[in-house]
Parts: sequence; C-alpha cells; structure tokens
Amino acid sequence: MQFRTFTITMPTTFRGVNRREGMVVRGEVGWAEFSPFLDYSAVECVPWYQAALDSANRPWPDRVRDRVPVNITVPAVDPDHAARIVLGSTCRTAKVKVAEGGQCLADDIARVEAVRDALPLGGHLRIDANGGWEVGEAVKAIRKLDKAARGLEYVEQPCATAKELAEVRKKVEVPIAADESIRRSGDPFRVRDLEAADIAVLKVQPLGGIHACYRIAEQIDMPVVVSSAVETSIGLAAGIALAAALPDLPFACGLATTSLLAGDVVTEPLHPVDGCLPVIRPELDERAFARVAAPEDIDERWQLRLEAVREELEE
Ligand SMILES: O=C(O)CCC(=O)C1=CC=C[C@@H](O)[C@@H]1C(=O)O
Ligand SMILES: [Mg+2]
Repeated sequence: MQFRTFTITMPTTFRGVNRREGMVVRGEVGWAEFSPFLDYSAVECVPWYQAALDSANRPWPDRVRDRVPVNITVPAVDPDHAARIVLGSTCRTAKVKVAEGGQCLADDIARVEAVRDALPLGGHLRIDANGGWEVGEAVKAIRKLDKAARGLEYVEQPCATAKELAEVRKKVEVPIAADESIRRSGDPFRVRDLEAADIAVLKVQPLGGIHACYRIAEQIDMPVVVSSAVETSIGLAAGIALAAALPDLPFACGLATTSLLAGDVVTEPLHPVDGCLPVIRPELDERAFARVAAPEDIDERWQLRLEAVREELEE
C-alpha cells in the first residue's frame, strides 16, 4: 500500500498550527487517512496507523442514518469573526474554543456572546477548553460562560486530567464532555470509572479506528459525540461512518471541519448542508491531490514517521 503525503494550509490558526499534514492510502475497501499531529511521538501515532489500516481494509459498519447532524467549530478568534463563521455555516450547534493561551476570560465571554447571537433560535452552544483551566478557574469560568451563552449544552475537557474533570463535574450544573481524557489517556474507560464525564467525545484516528471506537461507544455508558481530528474529507468520512452506525446519536457531532482547511483531496469536500453531513465514502481525486501534494522533503519526513510507527508495532 502506497502512503502519499499532503500538506494543506489552515486559514485560521487552530491548535496553534496553520498547516495540516498527513498521508492518504488506498486499501482493499477504499481510501483512508493517516494524519497524527506533528508533535506526536511514534508510540502515540500507533492507533492512528491502525485506524488507517482498519478504514482502508475492513468494510465499514452498516449505517442506521443517512445524514449526521454536526456542529460548526469556532476557533479562538475575535467576536465578529466568530459570528461570521456561524452565520456562514448551516449549523444549529456551535462549538467555541475557549481558554486559549494568551487570551483571558473576557475574550471567551465576548466570543460566546457573539456566537449565541449568531445562532438560530433554539440553537445549541458548547465550549471546548482543551484542558486549559485549573479546577477552581474552570468552575468560575463555566458559570460565567453558561450565563453568556444563556445555557451551555456542555463543556468539553475543562481541565487536563480525568480526576479534575470529576471534581469540576461535582461543582457545576453544565454537563462535562471528555475528549483528551479519552483519546490520550491510554485507558478510555477511566472517565467512566471515575464518573468524570457525562458525554464521551470519540475521534476515530487516535482511538484506533471505526471498529475500535464502536466498541468503546458500546461500553462507555455515556452518550457519544463523534469528532474529527481536522482531517481531509477522506479521514472525515470515517468519522461520519462511525456516527452513522451508532444506534444512539443524541448530540450534533464535531465533524464540520473541512472549512478549517484551505484544500482537500476530493472533488467535493464534505461541507455540511442544513447542518448535516451526508454519509458517503469519497474517492481521492488526482487533480485535487496534486494541488496539496507535499514536496519531497515533507514526504520523506512522513515516510520516516510511518517507518517509526511500524517499528513500534513490531516490538
Ligand atoms: O469537535 C469539533 O468541533 C472539531 C474538532 C476539534 O475541535 C478538534 C480536533 C482536533 C484536535 C482538537 O484540538 C480539537 C478538539 O479538542 O476537539
Ligand atoms: Mg476537544
């Protein structure tokens, strides 16, 4: 199987980066993506690699729905920009990034208020702190942001550890969603065992693939929100397939992220229509890929990364 490297500009900085790199590969059943973040070690890339092999070679689970409701993702931008992002989407749910380094709570409040006003009546607003708060800080910030939003749907990963999430959960009314505490902890069920969260955020690549995620969803005893790792439409389609297969999907999923990328590897990127994504398996388009194909030095770096991950698996 030939892994091919892409590099795509991100118009707005997200996770502190403005470029998304990764690889795509065609297997026995279709295209798949391997795009662990650049700061991840070979060990941490192993489930991402297993996810790519799983998606490429194993038939995807049967779907129970043809469309997946999604949230628009709002990076830590200024209020006007945040409102434009929401208005330019067709989504009724927005996820707002908060607790960004170099910003303060007043910035988060202003962004949340702007998004609240931009959402249609009856829309939902959730926030994601990416573990940026201490427990006390989180409790105070959540109360203020809950007011600013006139009711938050949930807060994703307010603090870094599962133990801290459990503490915050006892002190606030707003439901707690766990993301990093599931995908980076080594034990996705620790949040369940510690009663640390109300909602589980599952991402296909870091958790080892669609089938591995499906099993986690069955056993985690919490409603699940499927979210992306900011992938091309090839990687995103695997998340959509998981969301389409889950028997219960009470919340919009975090899969409307193609707008965070300035390019894609398919002819029709998976953008939401009426707040939903269609359940399809896209094919790579050679002309689209040529526009984002990585130069030799970046491709070499990724081929070495791939080798390092395979070595980890052999040990
Ligand atoms: O959940 C979403 O709305 C989109 C995906 C998203 O926010 C993320 C994708 C990848 C890395 C993360 O920093 C971020 C997240 O924390 O959920
Ligand atoms: Mg998150």
